[in-house]
Amino acid sequence: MDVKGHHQSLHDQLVAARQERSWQTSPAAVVAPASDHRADLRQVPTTSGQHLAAHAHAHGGVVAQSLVIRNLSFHVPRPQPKSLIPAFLKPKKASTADTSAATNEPSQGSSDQQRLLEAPTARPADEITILNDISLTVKAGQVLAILGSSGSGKTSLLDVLACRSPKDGRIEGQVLLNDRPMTAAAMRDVAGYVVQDDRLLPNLTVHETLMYVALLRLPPSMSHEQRMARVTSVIAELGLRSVSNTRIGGGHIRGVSGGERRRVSIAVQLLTDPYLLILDEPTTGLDSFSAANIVSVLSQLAAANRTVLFTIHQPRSDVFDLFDRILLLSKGRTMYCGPSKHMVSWFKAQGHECPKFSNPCDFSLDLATVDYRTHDAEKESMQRVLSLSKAFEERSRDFFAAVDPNELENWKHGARAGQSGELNSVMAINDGPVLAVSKPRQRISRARQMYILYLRASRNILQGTGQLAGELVSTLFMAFLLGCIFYKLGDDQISVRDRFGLFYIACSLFPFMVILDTIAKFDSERASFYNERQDGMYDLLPYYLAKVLAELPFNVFFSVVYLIPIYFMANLKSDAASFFIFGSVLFLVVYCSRSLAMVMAAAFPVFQAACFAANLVFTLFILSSGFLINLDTIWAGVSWFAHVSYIRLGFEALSITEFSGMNFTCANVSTSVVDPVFLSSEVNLGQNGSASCPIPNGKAALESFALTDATFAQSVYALVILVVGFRTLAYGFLRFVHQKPRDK
Ligand SMILES: Nc1ncnc2c1ncn2[C@@H]1O[C@H](COP(=O)(O)OP(=O)(O)OP(=O)(O)O)[C@@H](O)[C@H]1O
Repeated sequence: MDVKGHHQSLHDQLVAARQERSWQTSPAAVVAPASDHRADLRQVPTTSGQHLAAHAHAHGGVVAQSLVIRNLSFHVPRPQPKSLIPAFLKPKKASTADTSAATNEPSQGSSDQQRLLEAPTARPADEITILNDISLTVKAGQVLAILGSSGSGKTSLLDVLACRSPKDGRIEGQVLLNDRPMTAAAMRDVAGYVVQDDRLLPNLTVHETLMYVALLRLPPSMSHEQRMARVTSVIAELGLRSVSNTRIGGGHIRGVSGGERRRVSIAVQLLTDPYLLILDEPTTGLDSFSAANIVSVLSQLAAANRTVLFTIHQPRSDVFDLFDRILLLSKGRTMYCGPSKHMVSWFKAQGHECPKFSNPCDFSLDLATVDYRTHDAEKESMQRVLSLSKAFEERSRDFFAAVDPNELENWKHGARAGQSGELNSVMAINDGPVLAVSKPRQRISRARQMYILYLRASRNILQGTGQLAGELVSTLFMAFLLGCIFYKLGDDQISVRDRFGLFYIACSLFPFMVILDTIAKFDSERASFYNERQDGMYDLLPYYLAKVLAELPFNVFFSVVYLIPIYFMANLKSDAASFFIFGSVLFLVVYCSRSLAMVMAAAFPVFQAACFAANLVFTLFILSSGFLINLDTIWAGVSWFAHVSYIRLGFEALSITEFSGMNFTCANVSTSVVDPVFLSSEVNLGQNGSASCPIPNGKAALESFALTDATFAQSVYALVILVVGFRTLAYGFLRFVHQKPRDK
């Protein structure tokens, strides 16, 4: 059978199965089907599997599972236009209660529109309403598709459901699971949220990605074999067997296809066997065949007694058949909410008949879209949207009573209940009692989290062969460049200056390069880090320590790669101790730079801002290194930077390591050796120095920079303290700065 044929037969089976399942729309309790895949999981207990069994037992083997949203509204602060005139200079306006409710109100509305837009209760003037009085019911085994044009509030609804809405937003209404108020913790335990963009580590294979998630998220009571069995079964469930050992890829890395990557994102959430699977635009960016395939997979997942909610843009008409229920949104308002099979007749009853051979989704989306192209079109389409939403509010009960008595029960249970007086209290979700909808998810210990995250981070780095090769080539290039420029330094007077120049540039060149590299790497991880933290997959401290530890061997390796060509080509001291000390100091300087970059990456979650801030600080460190400008003459405003300039500290420590115990011949005396820019203003020619031989030994060279052996220990201690300080600061920023990627 060809692929299309296979898809068609799968589709037919699913549609047939969906029709068989239509009994589940009844308000009666949903009984877990005998073929429920969770039966297999009884030997492989999962959080929800355990809960399901416990819940079923408590209810005489019957599992009632429903998600009900009642009169849900979501408001955010109205963005204030920035004004150049200070507030106290502006004339005071008379305070009037602004009762506008819609997010994108028409620029000029008729009085009728204004009346329709008015909220039932006056809202603060400085708020806009993103979701307006949404109610719905969806049960286990059902697929709810949330449709709507761009900006209609689909993602906002999912974010509110998943308790990921902006903190400054205000929520009204109720979300109930099994008739009990949901809380953020309960939602984390029972739901899986697949966000719009795939946030996976690109260098891991599909199997590895799922294996590490299984190790992190599945209960500690499960054995390793049980976890691996769960991974294998999820891979099979999502049809990922053939790409199990293929890298995820992304960016410049070739990996699995877009559709497969989406399925991996779904698989990640499926590992914990959630009751409720929430997906934001799982088909976006896919061709229509792959999109249909994903919806088929979701329909299959729902058939295994899960509740599946997802948003979707323009589904194909055959895909439409796979939806059990539809919520059609426009401007945050309900255009239609109910069984998909009644949507066309609902709109027909409102005077909008779907033309023959038209895709019902396209037709209904057209009805629900506000056309902003011209003023007249906007006015007309806004009027249509508002009257359809009002019609649904007022007439849907009678409509469902006539066409589907079962649906009327759903309607009573959730939809519009607040308005019919069947619901007495409207309660904010976040104020709801903390109620154990499921047993709290057992989490593995922090030490184990750290161990697993360390393994994962190491593997992700090791398998990024392209990035490693790139870093190796650029490091070697820089090292050989410096090695060639400072090739075979002698022991005459000129070589003193060359040595100082080498130590300064060695402390600046590679450390500058690693800043951008470190920020770029963390920026590419930020989305998956943010997402996994939102999922409660691990704590921050284990993640951070694991990242630092996993990167350390590579940081050491590249410092050695940088050191060796420079050291031997420049003909620095040949004893092993000097080589080791020189290498250690150079590593500390480079590591300080990486740590500074991590501070900036954590403090500024926008790549450009982090790079700018890091470059600015690095430039100040260079200027205050004591090499380019005399520290006694530098502007006092930035001179304090010299105390924390790791370039100065590294430059001093490297100079002391190399110059200690050295003697120089008196050949090649140059006035430039005592150039005041090069040496301190009070040039000290050393104990034995003279105009004809100003730097007879290393001690004299060091004295020209006011350096002594005691300075070495101080510099090294200061470098270590800076590393610890920067790393601690970076942790603090990761903890307290919202790491949400800008475009996600
Ligand atoms: N925090 C916020 N502050 C201000 N406006 C917001 C906020 N969140 C959402 N909105 C606005 O609410 C409306 C709905 O946004 P949402 O992202 O939910 O739409 P959507 O239906 O998912 O759109 P798309 O299909 O394009 O992703 C948009 O007009 C958006 O600009």
